[in-house]
Amino acid sequence: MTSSARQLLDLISNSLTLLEKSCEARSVDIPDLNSPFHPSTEAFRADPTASEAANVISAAALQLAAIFVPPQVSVFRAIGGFMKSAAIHACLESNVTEILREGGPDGVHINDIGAKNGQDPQKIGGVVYLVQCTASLNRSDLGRFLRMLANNHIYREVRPDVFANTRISSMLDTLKASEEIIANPDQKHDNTFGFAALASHALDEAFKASAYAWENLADPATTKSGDPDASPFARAMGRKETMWQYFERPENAFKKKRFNIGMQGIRALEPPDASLYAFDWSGIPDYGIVVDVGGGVGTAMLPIARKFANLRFVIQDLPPVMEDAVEFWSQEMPEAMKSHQVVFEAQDFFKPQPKREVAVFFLKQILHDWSDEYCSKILKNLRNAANPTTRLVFMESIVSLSCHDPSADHGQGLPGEVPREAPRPLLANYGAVNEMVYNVDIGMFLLFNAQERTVRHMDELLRGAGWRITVIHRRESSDSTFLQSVEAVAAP
Ligand SMILES: C[S@@+](CC[C@H](N)C(=O)[O-])C[C@H]1O[C@@H](n2cnc3c(N)ncnc32)[C@H](O)[C@@H]1O
Repeated sequence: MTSSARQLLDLISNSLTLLEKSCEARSVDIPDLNSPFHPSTEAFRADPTASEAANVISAAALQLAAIFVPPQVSVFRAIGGFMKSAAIHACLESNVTEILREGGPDGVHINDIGAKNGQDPQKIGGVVYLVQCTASLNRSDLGRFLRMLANNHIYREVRPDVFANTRISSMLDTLKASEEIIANPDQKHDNTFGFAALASHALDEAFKASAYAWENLADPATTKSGDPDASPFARAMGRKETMWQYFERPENAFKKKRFNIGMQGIRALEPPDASLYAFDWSGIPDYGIVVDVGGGVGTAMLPIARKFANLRFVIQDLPPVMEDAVEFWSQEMPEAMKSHQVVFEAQDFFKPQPKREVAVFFLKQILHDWSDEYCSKILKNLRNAANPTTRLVFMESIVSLSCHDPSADHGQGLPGEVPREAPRPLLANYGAVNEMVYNVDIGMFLLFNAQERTVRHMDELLRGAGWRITVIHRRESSDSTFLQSVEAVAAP
C-alpha cells in the first residue's frame, strides 16, 4: 500500500505539473521567494486550476513536514510562536523591512540597519530579555532575530549578518522612505494600504492579550462570560473595558488610528460588490424593505441600491455612525436619499426593532463581533420583528472543519454547507494553508470575547433564536477570511 508520504509527494508532483502548464499558457511566472511581493507576483493564482494546485502543493508540503520533522521540533515551533511574534514585532516597529528594501537584493549589514533606524544593533531585537542583558551582548544580536525569521523565509541572510527582504517580509513594507517614518512614527501608517498597520495592531493588542488567554479561561469569573469587556485583552490591560473604550482614551489615539487603517486595508481586499451575490435580490417584490442591521455607513447596500431601484433600504447603526452614513450617501448616491430609496435609522440592535413588513434583515460582519449570548439577543429581536416571508441574510467568514464533513454524505446537510474539500490524505480544509480564518477566530476571542463560527455552530445559534438556516451561498476564494453568506427563515 502506498504510504501517506508517497501520496503527498505525488500530489505535489502532479499539482506542480498542472501549475507549470497553466503558468506557461498564460506567460506568468511562479513567484521568486527572494523577490518582493507585488500584486503582479500573485498573477499565477488567477487561473482557478493553478490556485487549487498551489493550495494542494502547500498543504501537502506542510503535511510532509509534519511527518518528517522531529515531533519535539514541530511542537516547539508552535509553542515558540510567541518568540517569532516578538522578533517580527521588533523588526516591524524598527522599520527593518523599509531599510532592507532601500538596500536592495544585496542586503544590509545589521550595523547599517542600526545606524539608519537609531537602534543599537545590540538591542534592536527589542525584547525585554535583550534590553536587560545588553552589557554582555555582541553586535550580532539583531542578526539573532533576523536569522530566526530567515529560518522561516521571513527575511533572508545573504551573507553573514547581512539581510535582505523576501516576498514574505515585504508584506510588512509601508512603501514609505525609512527616513520619513523614523522621523514621523505617528504617521507611519497614514495613507498606506494597511497591512503593516494590521500587523502592528496584532503584534501589540492581540499579542499582549494572548498571554492572558489561559488566565481568562481558567478564572471562574470569566470562564463562561460572553461579555465583551471580560476579554483576555481587558485582563491584559488591567481594566474591565472593551477595546473600543480603550481606543477612546486620548493616550491611545495612535493605536485607534492604526486599527482603523488596518481595517480599511482588509475591507479594500473584499470585492466591493460582494453583497450583490449574497442573496437573490431580484426575488424581492417591488418596494420590499431591506434592513441593514449594524450597517455602518451602508457600504454593503450601495451596489444593491444601484442595481435594484425597486427596493427600499433602511441603514441602521448607532447614532454617530448614522451621521457618517448620511455624508457617505450624499456623496455616493444622493438621488437615493432624495427619493427615500435609502433611509437612515439610529437603532441599537440589542433593542426591539420597529414593527413593519421587512423582506430581508441583512447583517454583515456583525455576529462575529459578539459571543453567542449577545448574538442570541440580536437575533431574537430580529425574529420578533419578522413575518413568515422575511429572510435573514448574514455575511461572515465560515470556519471549516479540519476533518471530512459527513454532512455531505448521502445528500444530507444544508445546501452549500460543505466547502470544497482537499484530496486525501490532506486535511479536508487544506490545513494551515487556510489558517487566516482560524487566526481571526482566536483574535476575536482575545480582543472581544467573540468568535467566528462553523455552519453547525451558526445553525445551533440561529435555531435557539427562532431562525432556521435554508442555504449557504459559497463563493470560492483562496482566502479563508473571504465572506460567505447564509440565508435563514423564521422557524414556525
Ligand atoms: C464590523 S462593523 C460592520 C459594519 C457593516 N455591517 C459592514 O460590514 O461594513 C460593526 C458595526 O456594528 C455597529 N454596532 C456596534 N454595536 C452596535 C449596536 N449596539 N447597535 C447597532 N450597531 C452597532 C458598529 O457601529 C459597526 O458599524
